[in-house]
Amino acid sequence: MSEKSWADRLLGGFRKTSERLSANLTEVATKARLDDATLDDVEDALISSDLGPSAAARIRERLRAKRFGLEISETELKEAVAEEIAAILRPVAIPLEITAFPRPQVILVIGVNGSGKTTTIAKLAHWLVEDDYGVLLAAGDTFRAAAIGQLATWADRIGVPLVRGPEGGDPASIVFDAVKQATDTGIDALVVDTAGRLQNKRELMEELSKIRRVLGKLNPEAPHDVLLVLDATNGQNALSQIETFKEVAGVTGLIMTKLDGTARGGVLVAAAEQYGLPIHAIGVGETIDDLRPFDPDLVARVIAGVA
Ligand SMILES: Nc1nc2c(ncn2[C@@H]2O[C@H](COP(=O)(O)OP(=O)(O)OP(=O)(O)O)[C@@H](O)[C@H]2O)c(=O)[nH]1
Repeated sequence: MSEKSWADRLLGGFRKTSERLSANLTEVATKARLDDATLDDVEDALISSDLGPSAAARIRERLRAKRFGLEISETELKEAVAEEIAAILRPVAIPLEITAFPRPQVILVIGVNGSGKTTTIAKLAHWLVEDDYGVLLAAGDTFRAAAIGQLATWADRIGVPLVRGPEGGDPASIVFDAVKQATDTGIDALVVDTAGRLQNKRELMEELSKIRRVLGKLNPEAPHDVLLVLDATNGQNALSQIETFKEVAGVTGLIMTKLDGTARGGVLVAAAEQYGLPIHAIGVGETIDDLRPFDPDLVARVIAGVA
């Protein structure tokens, strides 16, 4: 896909988020000088656009340090906010790289049911295939037959093999078989779906620890990545999921999905500020092409309404 069409898609996807912050800042920008009252309003606008209190306070301080007492137009204010958002996003905009040696790179994908986990796995697999990597999928979410079926449909569509077991089967044994198959057939990336039963933390933790133990026996480096898929429409709840999954699963990176269906895309900035975890990709739609690494400067401008 050309950069242009991705940028367009991103703009379209973030439209609701962009409109929200932009409208909030437009309201604030009626006063010409950047004084403390205006800064308070900017901070409130950022908080009510889901950027979180910590990012909002940081952006306020940076604006104050650079522009206090100066005249500032609406566009200049939005440009300045975009620059500060970019400063928060840049350090975490880290693409997922396939570097494991020996192969395969084992990528565990975790997240609550409905977060877009299965679709994201398909999008990720498609993206890796496009980059000429050999990909194998493992249906480690054996809790629901539908999850296995859904992943199988995606695997067929993308043209990648899938290791699956019966509903209720042992995810660790599926992962074991998958690593062996990936090693024997020279696969670069093994992407593992897992069950997202956050309501039963202990069971989930046991299941993930067992998968880790089995993986560790085959390759002490595995899993190389533990990617948490988050649904941006959950707003601040997405942040508490990071907290819980960090504790349960040792998250190495995030993928934020459904940024197209929500005005709450500012939560991406809150997640970056609060957790500093790499954000490998963002999902802005339901089609297979709708997952890409993100350009922090472009995303910041889109969020602030100046792209
Ligand atoms: N608009 C939009 N929808 C998405 C995106 N990613 C996933 N979805 C949709 O979200 C719904 C849930 O996605 P799944 O991939 O089934 O989610 P899951 O987390 O695997 O959920 P379970 O299959 O219930 O475990 C589906 O209808 C997807 O098409 C996205 O980036 N944007």
